[in-house]
Amino acid sequence: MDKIIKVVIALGGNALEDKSMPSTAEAQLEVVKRTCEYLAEISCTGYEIAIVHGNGPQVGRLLLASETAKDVTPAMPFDVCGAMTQGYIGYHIQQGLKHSLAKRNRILPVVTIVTQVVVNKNDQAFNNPTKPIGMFYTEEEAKRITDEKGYIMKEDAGRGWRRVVPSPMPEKIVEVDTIKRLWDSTIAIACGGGGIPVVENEDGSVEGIAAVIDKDLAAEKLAEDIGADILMILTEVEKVSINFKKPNQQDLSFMTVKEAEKYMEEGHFAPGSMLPKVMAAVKFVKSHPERKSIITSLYKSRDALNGLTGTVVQDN
Ligand SMILES: Nc1ncnc2c1ncn2[C@@H]1O[C@H](COP(=O)(O)OP(=O)(O)O)[C@@H](O)[C@H]1O
Ligand SMILES: NC(=O)OP(=O)(O)O
Repeated sequence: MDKIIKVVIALGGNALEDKSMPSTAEAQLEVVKRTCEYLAEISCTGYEIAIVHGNGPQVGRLLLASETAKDVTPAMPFDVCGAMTQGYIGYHIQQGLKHSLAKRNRILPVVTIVTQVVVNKNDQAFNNPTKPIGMFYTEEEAKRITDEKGYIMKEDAGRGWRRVVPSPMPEKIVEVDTIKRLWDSTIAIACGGGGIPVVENEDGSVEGIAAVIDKDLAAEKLAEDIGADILMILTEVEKVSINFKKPNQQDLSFMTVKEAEKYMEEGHFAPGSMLPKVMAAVKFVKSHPERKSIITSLYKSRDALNGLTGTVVQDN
């Protein structure tokens, strides 16, 4: 490859967890090690990468664990649980990726940056929670949890019921200069879980707020800030579909910005799952014909970079 291509990779839930395995730290490490084989392959093909991972299941479980244990030890606030997920997921990726790179004789530092992301405290999202976190429940269980704990529960893209929390838009990455400085020499794992949501005070200080930022939208912000060429969103499906799960489902290899906007308006993408991915993909390429967004699965990531599969979004 002649020109170095900068890629920000957003890792979805299946890159960190396998539904057939227990939700333990050990199982996560095993899955992350598999994921890192794909990431190392991309890095070894000459792409410069940064990694943004999700944390929806993990932060939901940590919050629940912390709240359940509150009679024994004080519950951890929301933002602290977000920071904890960045720490332990980043730690696993560091271990896995260093090893996968070393197997390929590529010696490159891999570091996790505990990243704060500024949101607007007046963001409408605080009045309309949409971000699913934690485990899946039946409708009956969800109703009981709402009665007992006061959580807001919603159905998640035909997969079951989950707690939903506010998910404000990412406005500014506090540690962005550090990420830029590291870029040429290091693989940075940044904005994990969308970043720890913080609001800015008048004196310039920041403080945590109860929310979970969408990691695909945070990855988009990072990709813009560092001047990436490609935003690659890795999830469970190889391609984005219209009429998803209907008899006339159509998998898409390419969407222009206009087409994607039309499909969003028509409601083809589920809020809290595919919709923020398409939103992020569109935002990154809109008015930038030289940029590319790709939505595909982890397993097809290399093929998608080679133009063989995935859904590409471009403004042309
Ligand atoms: N129109 C669509 N096309 C493809 N997948 C869709 C669509 N609408 C909803 N989905 C669902 O969204 C999922 C991706 O969202 P999610 O699992 O929340 O993301 P993540 O991989 O980041 O954890 C897909 O696996 C699929 O089940
Ligand atoms: N924070 C976030 O978007 O996490 P998931 O991708 O796991 O939902």
